[in-house]
Order: sequence, then C-alpha cells, then structure tokens
Amino acid sequence: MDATAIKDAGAGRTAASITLENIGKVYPDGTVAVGDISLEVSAGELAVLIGPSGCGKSTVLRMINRLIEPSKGRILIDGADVAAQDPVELRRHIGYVIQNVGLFPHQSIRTNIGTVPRLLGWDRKRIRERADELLELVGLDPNRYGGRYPHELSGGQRQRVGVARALAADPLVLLMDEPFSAVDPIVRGRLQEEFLRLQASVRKTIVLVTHDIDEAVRLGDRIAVLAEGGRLMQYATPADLLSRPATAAVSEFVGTDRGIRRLAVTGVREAMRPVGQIEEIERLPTVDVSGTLYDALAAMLTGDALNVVVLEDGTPVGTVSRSALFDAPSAEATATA
Ligand SMILES: Nc1ncnc2c1ncn2[C@@H]1O[C@H](COP(=O)(O)OP(=O)(O)OP(=O)(O)O)[C@@H](O)[C@H]1O
Repeated sequence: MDATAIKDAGAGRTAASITLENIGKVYPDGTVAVGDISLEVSAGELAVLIGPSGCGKSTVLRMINRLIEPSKGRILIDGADVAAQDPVELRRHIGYVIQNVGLFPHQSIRTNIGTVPRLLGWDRKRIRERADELLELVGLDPNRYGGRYPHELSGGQRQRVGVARALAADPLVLLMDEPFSAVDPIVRGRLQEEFLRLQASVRKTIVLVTHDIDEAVRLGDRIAVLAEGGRLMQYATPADLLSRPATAAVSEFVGTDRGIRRLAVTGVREAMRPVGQIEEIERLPTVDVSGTLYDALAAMLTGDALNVVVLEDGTPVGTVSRSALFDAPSAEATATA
C-alpha cells in the first residue's frame, strides 16, 4: 500500500475505525509491556485505555502511530495495515496529544497549531484561517491568543492549544495520552466538558489513555481495562463496566463507588416501571425520558420523594423508585474471583 493510503482511505470522511489484532510488545530487555490485545474502535467512537501504572497503555497508543513497533499482531486503520505505511506520513494523519502538550516554546500559538498543515504544504492563508477556526473551536479568542507564546498561557489553555494542534490537519484518528492530567481538578473538569462538546461536533475516532476512572466513565464510549503485562481485562461501555465488571479485579479497579458512577451513565428507562403502579403521580417530581438515573435521583432528593415520574414530550410514560435506582444487575453476582 502506498504512503497516502490513510489519507485516501479517509477522503471525504472525518474519522476511521481502528482495529488491534492480537498486538503485543516485548521490549529488548524482555519486559512484556503488552501481552495480546485485540479490540476494535468504530469510526467516531472514543475508546479509553485505563489500568494501573506500567500496564502498557502508552505502549498501545504509540504502536497505533508507529512510534513503537509491535512485536506481534496487526493494527488496521480503516482496514489498512499501518505497518505498510510510511511512519512519518502516517503520523501526519493521526493527531497526538500528550500530557505536557509539547508546544514549541519559541513559536506563536498560531504557528504551533499550523505545524502539521505546514508539513503538508498548505498555503499560509489557509493555515492561518485553520488555526483561527480551531482556536475558536477550543474556546480561545484567536485575536487575543493567536499571537501569544506558550508561556503566556495557563496550563489549561495550553492543553486546549494541544488539542487544536492535533486537530489541525483534520486527522482521522486522535491519540491522547493523559491529556488532562497536568491541570488541577477544577480545570480538568471544565476541559473534559469542553472536550465532550468538541467531540460531539468533530466526531473523531479517539483513543485516550487515563489513570482516572471518573474521566474514563465521563468521556469514553467504551473503556478498555488493562492489567499488568498489558492484558485486556474487559472492553465495555461505561454502563456495562460499572454494572457488570467481568472479574473481581475489574470490580476492584473501578471502585466501590461504582454504583453512584453507574447512575450517571444509565438512562432512566433501565429502571422504569409502567405508570399506574403508584398513586398520585401528579404530586411527584419529574424527569425527562432522555435523562439518567442520576437525574432521577437528583429529582427525588430535591422533591423529597421516593419516586419520580418519567415524562416523554410532557406525558407520563413511567415511574422510577429510589430502590430501583440501585437494582442494576448485581456486579457481585457476575464477578468471578
Ligand atoms: N523502552 C523500554 N524498554 C523496556 N521496558 C519498557 C520500555 N518502555 C516501557 N517499558 C515498560 O513497559 C511497561 C509498559 O509501559 P507503558 O509506558 O506502556 O505503561 P503505562 O500503562 O502507559 O504506564 P503509566 O500509566 O505509568 O504511564 C512498563 O513496565 C515499562 O517499564
């Protein structure tokens, strides 16, 4: 396959699927960083890699853009084997965001964002327009920040510039290695929220590495839990992972407060009963059918009620009781030693 395979495969589209087929990495000193991992990230999905320190998360990520070569297995982007492509060319079509951003200190923010477009030979006007468009997209006023240098920005702002730079050439895939961990928890929360909005509009295929289970649950469409030696313990949606951890080890990893976390990622329909099983529904607090169990709990607590009425287009379609909130398929029941 020629060097422009990724670009051509992506013509007219903005995201590509990623397939890991039995990939593994043994470093020359014998360290097994990644055992044998197979998983698929659909185009436009955000997959999170999570697990304890040293379990091979960064190695997996860096194998996707060929900063590290796998010892075995294949990685396909939209069905094309990355091993058959020129690594430098490949990386121009894969955005990469790392923890401390790695902005060039002596270049303006605009110039930093234009790095890959310049390598791709875009003309100056187009690069400038693209940089300004991306600054807007990540919530930074181009007139105010475009001409500044990285040290003239806060940590959170630099992180946003890192995301803008990774998106500059409209990559099909975005790899993010602990992108929000260098900032304090309040800024992190805000960045995560902005990032979700951004992803809703650009819909890239993203693989994101984190240590933080809350971040994983908040951002991921799917979460891959890795264990020491780069073993894949479970690959599931946040709701599935929290309600049905595959093993006791996963259950322990996702934490004892997973019941509360699960509420935020589970729709009210999961716990809804038909209307008519309780009286006087007109006195009860309400929640929209598009809401989560967490919204239902909040409505109950605010309304000092044990039940909540679920509305669809303003019409009651069911009720949820406080006890039903926690009646998910029992994690313990499915967990094995
Ligand atoms: N060049 C190398 N040579 C030998 N071993 C390495 C090399 N790079 C990484 N490792 C080892 O491979 C394993 C996986 O490392 P990796 O950086 O992928 O883990 P990680 O899950 O991203 O860790 P962290 O969360 O701490 O960043 C670790 O045991 C690490 O020490």
